[in-house]
Amino acid sequence: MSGAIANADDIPVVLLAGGRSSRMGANKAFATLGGQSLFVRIAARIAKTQVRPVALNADADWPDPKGLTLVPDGIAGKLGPLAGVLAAIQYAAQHYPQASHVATVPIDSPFFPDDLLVRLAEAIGASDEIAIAASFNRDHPVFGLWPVSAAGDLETWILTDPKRRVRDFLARHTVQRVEFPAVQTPIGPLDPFFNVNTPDDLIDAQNWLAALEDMS
Ligand SMILES: Nc1nc2c(ncn2[C@@H]2O[C@H](COP(=O)(O)OP(=O)(O)OP(=O)(O)O)[C@@H](O)[C@H]2O)c(=O)[nH]1
Ligand SMILES: [Mg+2]
Repeated sequence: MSGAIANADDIPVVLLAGGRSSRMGANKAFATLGGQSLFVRIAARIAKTQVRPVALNADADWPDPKGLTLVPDGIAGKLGPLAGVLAAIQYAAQHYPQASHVATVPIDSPFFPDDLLVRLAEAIGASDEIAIAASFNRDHPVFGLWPVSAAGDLETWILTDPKRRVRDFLARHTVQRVEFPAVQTPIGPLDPFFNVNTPDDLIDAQNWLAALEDMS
């Protein structure tokens, strides 16, 4: 690997589940896909393909974090995904002092690529750079590698920026965008970052899962 991260296996991974699931109407982490909750499915997918997730960013009353350390937002008010990223960075800074970066993976995207972390890590050229995933030319910043050194800037920005648009925060930093290809399936090209936001998305996810299983 040529970049600043020697080994992607050393990156702590934090699952993001601190949102409101307002479009789903119930906590989508517990929505069932192929007989598994999205939460369990995504934790298992990371463990199979890369490293084990170490922490779960979610509300403090989460019923069963399945062995992961529960890391609630440090800033109250559900101020958006970057509040979860900040919690992930602060957790990594405290518990993984050797790590320059922490990875975040949302619990609502069941088909993310096997080589996600390796490719994000390869893209990092310096310890203060951010890497985010993209597909179909769209950014998916919740799939990111975040420099621990950005904690202070991120906290100040969350507390002071009136709009808190993720792209505005990214514009303050050097960001490597890593484009991932569509997955070809019998029912068409699947966006690897397809995410489940609504009950209809869950039905679509079941169809994509069936198509992927047909191929294997
Ligand atoms: N910690 C934290 N995570 C968040 C917050 N808002 C969204 N997220 C996470 O960011 C990711 C993408 O967010 P969305 O897909 O919009 O999920 P959501 O906010 O739960 O769903 P909606 O309420 O329907 O928008 C998910 O993993 C969420 O758990 C927040 O305020 N705090
Ligand atoms: Mg989503």
